[in-house]
Amino acid sequence: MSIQLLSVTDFRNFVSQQFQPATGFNLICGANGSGKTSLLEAIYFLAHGRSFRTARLQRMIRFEAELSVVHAKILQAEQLNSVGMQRTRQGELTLRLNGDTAKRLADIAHLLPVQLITPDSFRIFFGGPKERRHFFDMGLFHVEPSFYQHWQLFSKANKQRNALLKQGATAEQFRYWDNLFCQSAETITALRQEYLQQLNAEFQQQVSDHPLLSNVQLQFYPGWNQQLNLAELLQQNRATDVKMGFTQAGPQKADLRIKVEQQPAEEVLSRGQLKMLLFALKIAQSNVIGAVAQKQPILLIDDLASELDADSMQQVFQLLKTINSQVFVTAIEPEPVLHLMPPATTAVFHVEHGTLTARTDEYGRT
Ligand SMILES: Nc1ncnc2c1ncn2[C@@H]1O[C@H](COP(=O)(O)OP(=O)(O)OP(=O)(O)O)[C@@H](O)[C@H]1O
Repeated sequence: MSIQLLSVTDFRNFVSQQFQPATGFNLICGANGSGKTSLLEAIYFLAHGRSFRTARLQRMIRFEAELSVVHAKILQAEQLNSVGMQRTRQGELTLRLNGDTAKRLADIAHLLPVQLITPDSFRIFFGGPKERRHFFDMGLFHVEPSFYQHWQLFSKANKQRNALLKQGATAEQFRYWDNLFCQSAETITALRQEYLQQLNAEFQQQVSDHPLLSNVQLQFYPGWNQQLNLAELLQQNRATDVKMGFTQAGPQKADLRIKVEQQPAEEVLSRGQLKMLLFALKIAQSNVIGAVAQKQPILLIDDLASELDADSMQQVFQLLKTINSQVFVTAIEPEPVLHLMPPATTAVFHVEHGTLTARTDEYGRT
């Protein structure tokens, strides 16, 4: 899948910009503060209705403007879809899909899978289980359409149960929500376990030749000890759950543990090695989504060169060349990224003060 045409209006320092990316690699170059990250943010906003930089979406709206609009034409399986996202200063979000107003963010997110790699993506290693669950479940969201409904059902049960914990409810009052909690927990966990196998198989293939990363193990912790019956565990834990004000066991506590020789990867690998691992994980997930859901996610890579030496850069491009994704890469200078990019379907753009221009490089690529 690919973005054929992108238009960005009043988004960060972009006033009004329209451009046609290449279906393969797009290198976005420019000085600090020129608008490179903002361009990736605009694509991410279009796919998710939110930003990866701020929880306050009004920050994305250009200072002098009242609303931001991002619009794209997306080619998927020979079908051209028109997708739009608008956000006003008052907080109103409007989604457009093929000329109509769309209601659910999930409809657009399904249509436009996006995989993001920024310097903040290291949170997958150094952040808590929530960061890893977010990464993991994003893949599952795309490969298993029923996951989203099961997750919504589970979240409702979890929320209701937590409310009961705070009210000091009776065992009878817990019964209904505990049942729903356990039923959806089992379904979610079965889906996650199945997805882990798919992700792991693809990941191991990606890293099999890499001297260090071939030792990396992906382990899934479902959120409770599966030797124990979850319904019984909820009952046993109720008194401590009440004290803590939330449910301690269940899929809301699941984790994807990333280990090297049984130790957490972030305690063993260097920053450069972790970045390679990050690429391998994201590319493996993209490939699983591409193979199972028949839609290859778009890759947004901010500041690709940071923390990578020449060798690692080359290895990253070996990985990137194996995938069939449209890729947007930002860098301050075209080199050292440019000479590693595959010549076919490559475009180079220069950003200056929120204005994008296509440029021809020394290889004659535009
Ligand atoms: N709401 C806004 N309205 C107008 N300009 C903004 C807004 N928010 C941020 N900016 C400005 O937009 C510019 C682009 O920022 P961006 O983070 O995209 O730059 P960048 O090219 O990625 O820089 P770097 O290489 O330093 O990461 C910055 O100069 C920033 O100050």
